[in-house]
Amino acid sequence: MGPLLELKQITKQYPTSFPLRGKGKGVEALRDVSLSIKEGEIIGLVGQSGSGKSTLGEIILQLEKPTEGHVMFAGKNLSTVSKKARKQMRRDIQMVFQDPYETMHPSFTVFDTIAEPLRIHGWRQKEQIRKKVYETLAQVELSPVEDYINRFPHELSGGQLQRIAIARAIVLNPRFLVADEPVSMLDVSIRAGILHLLKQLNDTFKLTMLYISHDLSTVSYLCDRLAVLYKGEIVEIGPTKKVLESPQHPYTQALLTAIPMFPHNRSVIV
Ligand SMILES: Nc1ncnc2c1ncn2[C@@H]1O[C@H](COP(=O)(O)OP(=O)(O)OP(=O)(O)O)[C@@H](O)[C@H]1O
Repeated sequence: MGPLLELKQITKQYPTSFPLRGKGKGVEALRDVSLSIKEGEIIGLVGQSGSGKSTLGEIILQLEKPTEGHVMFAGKNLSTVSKKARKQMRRDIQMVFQDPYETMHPSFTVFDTIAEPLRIHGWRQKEQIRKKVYETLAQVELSPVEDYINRFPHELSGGQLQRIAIARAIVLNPRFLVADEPVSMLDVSIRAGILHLLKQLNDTFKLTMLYISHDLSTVSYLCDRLAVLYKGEIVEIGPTKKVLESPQHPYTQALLTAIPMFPHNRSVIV
């Protein structure tokens, strides 16, 4: 079986509003990035601020178009598929962001938030929607469900909100999840619970993930493989343990030494 998702020689340039002497070609956020992700795999993407991590996630989610190259999902080219197939892919590839509060509608209850994707994708029967929302809330381990279902975002903690965001992302049974710094805004004490949940979803549903982070300790807990992005290019990729224990590229080595607590304190963080 081929890979579930493949990035093929992706380059992304953003236009700049101030081209230097009229010759500027913009910001090159990604250059010639190729990456292949197997079904069921969790791949970590690390790199410093501005290295292109979010851009890569946005291209997978079809929020941004690559300037060159293309994305293959389940054997189909995202840029040339039919409208119908693209809609299916939007269902199959979901996302979780850093700040759950920002992505929630403030006047939506938990129920409305999780039911919204179902309604958008044509679910009409109230009882079916209710059943699916309750089932999904149980999957993200918010129980008893009745305690949460009618609450508004401002009545929930950061960790609870992130669980709701994950519930909203998995309610349509996607095959691929882009998680962009999903725990970095949360209190250290609740990060482990969210990471454990992501791992569990991966185990139970074979949910494939791209986990974007600058925090190597969470990556080492969660990811099977690790890709290191530096100035828009993947400079190193391999099994997480191998990359962390014997980094080959000078940038990966620098990244590791910049974290004084690693690896001794790993268990404290995750
Ligand atoms: N919409 C945009 N328009 C113009 N330039 C952009 C846009 N989005 C990102 N960039 C630029 O592209 C480069 C890569 O940004 P990106 O956000 O992908 O990096 P990142 O690794 O996710 O950073 P961070 O960790 O800070 O989120 C940066 O130089 C950034 O300024």
